[in-house]
Amino acid sequence: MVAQGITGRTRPTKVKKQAGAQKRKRDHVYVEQLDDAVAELDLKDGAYKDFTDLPLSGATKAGLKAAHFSMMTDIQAKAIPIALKGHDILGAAKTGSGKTLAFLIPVLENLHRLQHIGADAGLGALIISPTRELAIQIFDVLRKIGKHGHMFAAGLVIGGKSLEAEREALTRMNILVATPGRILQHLSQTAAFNVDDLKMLVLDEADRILDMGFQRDVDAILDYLPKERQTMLFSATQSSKVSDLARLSLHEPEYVSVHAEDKSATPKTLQQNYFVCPVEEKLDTLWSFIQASKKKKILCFFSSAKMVRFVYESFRHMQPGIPLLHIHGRQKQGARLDVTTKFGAAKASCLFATDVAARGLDFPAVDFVIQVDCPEDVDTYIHRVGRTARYHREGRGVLFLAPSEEEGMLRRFETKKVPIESINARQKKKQSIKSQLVHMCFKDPELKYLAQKAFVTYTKSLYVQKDKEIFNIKNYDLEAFAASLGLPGAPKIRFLKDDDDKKKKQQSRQELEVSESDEEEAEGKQPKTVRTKYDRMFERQNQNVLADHYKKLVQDGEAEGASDENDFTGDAPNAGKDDDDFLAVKRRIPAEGEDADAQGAENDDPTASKGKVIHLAGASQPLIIDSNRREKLLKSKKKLLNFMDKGKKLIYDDDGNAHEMYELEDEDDFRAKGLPEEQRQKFLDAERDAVAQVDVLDKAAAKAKRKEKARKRKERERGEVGVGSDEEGGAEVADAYEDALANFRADAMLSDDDDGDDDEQPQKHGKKWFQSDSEEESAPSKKRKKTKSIRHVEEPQTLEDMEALAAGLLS
Ligand SMILES: Nc1ncnc2c1ncn2[C@@H]1O[C@H](COP(=O)(O)OP(=O)(O)OP(=O)(O)O)[C@@H](O)[C@H]1O
Repeated sequence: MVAQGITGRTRPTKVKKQAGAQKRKRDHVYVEQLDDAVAELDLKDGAYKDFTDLPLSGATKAGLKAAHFSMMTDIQAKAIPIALKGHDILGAAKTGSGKTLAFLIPVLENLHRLQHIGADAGLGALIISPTRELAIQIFDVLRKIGKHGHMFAAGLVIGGKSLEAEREALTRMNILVATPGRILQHLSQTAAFNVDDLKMLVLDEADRILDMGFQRDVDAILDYLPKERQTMLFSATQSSKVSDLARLSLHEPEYVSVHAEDKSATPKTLQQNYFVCPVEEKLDTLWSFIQASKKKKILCFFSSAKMVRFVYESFRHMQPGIPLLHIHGRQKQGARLDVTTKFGAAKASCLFATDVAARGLDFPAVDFVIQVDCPEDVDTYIHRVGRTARYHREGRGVLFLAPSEEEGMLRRFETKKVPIESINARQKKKQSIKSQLVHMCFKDPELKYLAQKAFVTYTKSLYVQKDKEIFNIKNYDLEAFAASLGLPGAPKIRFLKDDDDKKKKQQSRQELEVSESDEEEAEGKQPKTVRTKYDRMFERQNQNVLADHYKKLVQDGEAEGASDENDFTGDAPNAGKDDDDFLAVKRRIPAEGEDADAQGAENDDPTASKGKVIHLAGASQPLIIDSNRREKLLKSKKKLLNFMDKGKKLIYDDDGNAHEMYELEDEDDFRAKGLPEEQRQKFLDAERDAVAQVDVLDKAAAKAKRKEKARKRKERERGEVGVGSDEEGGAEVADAYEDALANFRADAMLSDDDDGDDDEQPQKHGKKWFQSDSEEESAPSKKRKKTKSIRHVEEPQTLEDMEALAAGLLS
């Protein structure tokens, strides 16, 4: 947790005490005056324009002045006076319109007027943000405007550090900025963390926090908080449902929606375009776009972390001439923070991101937001595109739409007042990177694996989209998409296969029903579906089972009144006649306590039956079918394997006789050889000697090879060796290979005392094009040193590095 006293001045103790008492008196008078002024606030629209027009504490005014905030934005002018008066607020305003200050100023001021200060006061305000990055940003703004005279202790609780370390500081905090998961963890586990006196709760990006993903956390958090409090919700897209508001116990909330009457839901300074692009052409288009915008600051959104990583790794390898960065939720916190800082400070850079960067983040001067994968809905689109054109600045958004997504998305944009126009790409400038990607995937299995993952996650993201009118997986050419990632074919996708299987099953069931009912009308008509031998077999058996079962029910019912037991365990005499099948019904289940084998003779006795017993080829035990569920089991080959014997590994002696791999020695023979511990020791000594002998030989061989090689090198140097024939060359290669092997072996066995020369060490690891994120973060510096020679593996560390790298690549 980052904790901070917002101010801290030191004076000698005695003077300090007196000054403190005087100050408290002054503050008291001052706070009363502020209270009066707040009570007098005019809530009419446009009553106040400047921060100095509001009854704010000197500390807040000083903070705003130092940060160069003077004129209020619309949402600030409207929301701050209402919030100062203590009302609950539902605030909605366009992206980049200054919502952060709209809730931070009331937080500081209201707690100040309540004199909710110091460790004893406990937590006064809790600000919840959906992402860590946004929480950090809010905390930064709070610090910026709060450090000029306020005495609050403020902290940031976003995880990534030990709970223990946060615990103690947490209990002294007056204001906390937190992510839902982490604060809930403290609420439930940190006993001394007292929130009983909480005065204010703020949910930034409220629509996200209240949606399904955070629902459980937020509900649990609310359970800990006092009901009597001021609650404020802010978002760029107001979509909170009534039920959400009930959960939050809002008290007569004021709806502050400053841009509701505007023609557009997005900033006026934002130019928005879409580009119709089949999925298989997306990467070509993106690459071409980046090539034409090397001096710009670009933020590209994708639907999954795997897509982000694949595009980042592959584009990086192709050296685009602009520093590339990537961010997604699977990175460690440190890496994410590093990326946001670098991108924030960069003049020209391209950041590939998932929606983790879609909300609230305030990167200065982003030129382009490219939405490469279509957002799930218009709200997500608005949040993403809102990373540019912030606070009256200009910016451009480009959305890639697959042809099948165009119509539906445009309709939704119209409803939500998003002005967006179509554009075309300049075909002349378009470059194809397909063959490069194919080549790279071929050369590097890791990249290929990433491409496969990217393909699967993208496909899955389409498949799970809620808006099926826009996203129908059948409308995408997945084979072509896979090829565009450099893959030789579309990877098999389990969920699609499962879906097909389900459909097939449903279809077969329906057809079965149809064929059953049709039978009476048109006998002999065969169903048209493609069926396997096993499908046919099981259906036939099932029909028999059902038919016989039914027959027996009727017989039993007629004969003795069908008992429950017979209903579910009875079997028919002819049920096991189908001997051609590999699953053949041989006997009925034995009665309790009876030997199954002994029942064989009673095979045909219907009254002895309790179920159906089948013998599987390869299984030592008979399988008892006494329920429908078990019967279904038989349809799964995988599950059937559970009933099969595992098999034994056999070895053959010189006479061709099979033996089990491990056979137990005769016990008497074993005992005759001595005590077990002595035998074990003897065995270990013998093995150790054998290894030592081989070791000596290996070392000698390695040394001889090295000598031989050194001799050849010297000969070459002296020019005594002429141009070798192919054969000689081949021999040298073989030598080198042997040499490497010898060294490798010696390496493995000798470890520390290896005296081989380093420059002849074989390279154990193949050339790596990239490292995974975890590797990047956890690799010790020693490792880094080793890979230093592979220039393109290294991440630029600072903006200067990135610019230098970009310049290098450009030249
Ligand atoms: N009164 C102001 N004067 C000048 N700049 C301001 C003012 N208020 C906010 N800003 C600046 O505007 C930018 C956007 O502000 P902020 O991040 O609060 O927007 P937001 O409405 O929360 O956006 P989003 O919906 O994307 O989260 C910031 O860079 C901030 O410093």
